[in-house]
Amino acid sequence: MGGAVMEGVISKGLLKTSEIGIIDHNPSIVDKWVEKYGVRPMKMSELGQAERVLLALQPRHFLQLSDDLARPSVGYISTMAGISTTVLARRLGTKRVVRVMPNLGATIGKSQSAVTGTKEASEYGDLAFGHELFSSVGSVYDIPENLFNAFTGMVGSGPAYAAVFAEALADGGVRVGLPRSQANELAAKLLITTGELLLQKAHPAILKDEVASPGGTTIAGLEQIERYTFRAAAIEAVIAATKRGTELGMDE
Ligand SMILES: NC(=O)C1=CN([C@@H]2O[C@H](COP(=O)(O)OP(=O)(O)OC[C@H]3O[C@@H](n4cnc5c(N)ncnc54)[C@H](O)[C@@H]3O)[C@@H](O)[C@H]2O)C=CC1
Ligand SMILES: O=C(O)[C@@H]1CCC=N1
Repeated sequence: MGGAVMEGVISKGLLKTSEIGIIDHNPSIVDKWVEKYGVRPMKMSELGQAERVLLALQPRHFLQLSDDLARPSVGYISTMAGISTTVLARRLGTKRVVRVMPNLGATIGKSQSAVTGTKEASEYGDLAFGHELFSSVGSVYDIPENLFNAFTGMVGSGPAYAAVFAEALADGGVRVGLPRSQANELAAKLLITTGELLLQKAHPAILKDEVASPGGTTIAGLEQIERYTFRAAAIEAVIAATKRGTELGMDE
């Protein structure tokens, strides 16, 4: 996620490559970005030189490492699932904290990202900068913090649910005789087309009704979708992921 945001920022000209430093404990990741963009590899001891730090490590690693990351003069922007601004501020020793929840769309400039921050983050320009950072990789939504885990459970994790649906559709296609390579491509393309159509409709049910001819093929398929409780599975997936976000953010 950190690499995706860096690429967005560079491609949109928000920062010069000379203004960006990176830290990753995996040297091959550092080498990759240094080679590709000429950004500066940094040490943890140099963190205090930064004006702002994007934290894109796993929540459990953050909870182990936060003492090493804390610098009172720095503004922090976190993409970590579950970690609230309260926990960020306490662990990092500053109230200049912004919480963001992007999704994998960031890697192609099409993320839907939730953003929130503290009063201090707003005063110091960190919140505005967070907006700019994530606008460089897609759309930004101001979401109150009490809905962040919900946003994460639906939108942050959502591409994985859609991918499972695409895979299942393709499996269905193969089951009725389509070649695998075509079935996979068709599943992806029909999700894109359906997404574009859905943005023009007031409600998804309108699109569903337009496709389903009386006594036709679609209603026969939809009957099975209802029989196998597809909707309940999708709802329960979002609930479970939201709950998991809360668990990831538990700090003592
Ligand atoms: N993958 C996704 O679709 C999304 C991820 N996120 C959040 O973004 C964060 C990053 O996610 P990913 O990029 O998928 O994870 P990732 O595991 O690919 O990247 C984390 C990076 O942190 C580095 N790292 C781990 N321990 C470190 C340490 N001690 N010092 C320095 N670097 C260290 C790893 O080498 C790795 O490059 C997570 O907190 C996740 O909750 C948020 C939204 C979507
Ligand atoms: O699975 C995760 O925990 C992260 C957060 C949202 C998407 N990936």
